[in-house]
Amino acid sequence: MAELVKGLEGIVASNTKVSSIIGDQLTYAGYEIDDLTENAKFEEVVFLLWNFRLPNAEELADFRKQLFENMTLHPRMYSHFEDYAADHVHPMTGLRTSLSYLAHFDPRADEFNEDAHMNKAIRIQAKVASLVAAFARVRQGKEVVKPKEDLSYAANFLYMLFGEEPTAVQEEGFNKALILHADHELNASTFTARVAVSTLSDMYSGVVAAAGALKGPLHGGANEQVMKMLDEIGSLDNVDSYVADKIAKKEKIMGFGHRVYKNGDPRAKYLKEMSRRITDETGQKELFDMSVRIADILKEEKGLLPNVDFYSATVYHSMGIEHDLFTPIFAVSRTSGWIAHILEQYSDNRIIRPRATYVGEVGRKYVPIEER
Ligand SMILES: CC(=O)SCCNC(=O)CCNC(=O)[C@H](O)C(C)(C)COP(=O)(O)OP(=O)(O)OC[C@H]1O[C@@H](n2cnc3c(N)ncnc32)[C@H](O)[C@@H]1OP(=O)(O)O
Ligand SMILES: O=C([O-])CC(=O)C(=O)O
Repeated sequence: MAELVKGLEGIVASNTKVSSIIGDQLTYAGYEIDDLTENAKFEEVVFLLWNFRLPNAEELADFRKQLFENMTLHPRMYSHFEDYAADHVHPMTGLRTSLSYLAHFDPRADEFNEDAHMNKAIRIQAKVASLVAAFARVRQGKEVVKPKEDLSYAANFLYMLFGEEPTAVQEEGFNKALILHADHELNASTFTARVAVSTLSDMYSGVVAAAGALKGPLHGGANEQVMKMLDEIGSLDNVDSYVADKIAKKEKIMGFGHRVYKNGDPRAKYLKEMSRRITDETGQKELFDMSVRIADILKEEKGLLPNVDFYSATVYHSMGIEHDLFTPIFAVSRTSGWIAHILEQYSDNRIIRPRATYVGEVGRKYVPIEER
């Protein structure tokens, strides 16, 4: 049997046409992330990831219409958020449950053909934004806000969350953040999605499994932890001693390091620039200065660079988004990538079932309970 590679580092477990990391360059279906981040709308990127080509104007209009028409949730979905709120459920835990609950109201949830897959894909992508925004409002005792047809996906999310249409600058920044988080080759949550549906389980199962994997602080959960760290540090003066202490204790600093990128995450530069701008505009420049100081120390002391989760934290914070919504927002975007990989897995499936090397005891004999 093959040798164990802990964490499957460097192991190729799938072919994909969805996205690639070659060197330190990230592409979605062959388009460089820089090109898409500068020019595209998130909806175009979702279409691209699912179809391996950009939509024309008519296709995009139709795709947006379908997304809009599917954004509203079943009334029972809205009402069950009250239970989450009463129980102080973390929104990522809530999202994992409500993504699963979505399937209860989809009459085609277990239908297995290309048309049904695309129908589910659009339903899930449309509704995931509403799930996060509605939960956030219900727990604050506010009315749920229904989407508007003339708004983009990014603008609609912010509108449903805040109850006010975003400014053009806010919409543009959030659209970029959604694009930057949309897909990332065989990251842990996407791999999880592919494993789940490789049993020919339905798309909801794949997305729920993926959301569970994203929640962890070594993956998507890191963005919330970054803000927690900045809160703990408190001011620029405290950064050096805080980081030195973490390094001395060999504790991880959230938002740094990456399994694949060793020369820096190509998404981080956009988020850093957004963070610089928005913290300045909102009078929170110290948060940006603290972030830069942390990054400088970690580069110098450990050779570690920020990943996508580091500067996104201060971007979302400065937009007035509650910290425990950062990872659910990551999930809203990454749902598009999970679905793209689920569709790809279905199209050329073989159950994913690796081996394990047994390292436990051998030759043991059953002992009756009264003799133990
Ligand atoms: C969207 C995303 O998922 S991006 C990643 C988000 N996660 C985080 O930001 C959490 C912090 N980072 C990490 O835990 C890791 O860097 C991961 C999970 C991203 C990658 O993990 P791996 O590829 O297994 O790297 P690993 O943890 O083995 O790190 C290699 C070395 O760098 C150190 N290291 C890696 N990341 C960090 C960090 N953030 N802080 C301090 N040290 C670190 C490790 O301690 C290890 O040191 P050692 O060789 O002396 O033991
Ligand atoms: O690829 C990874 O391991 C983690 C990551 O950056 C992502 O999922 O965006």
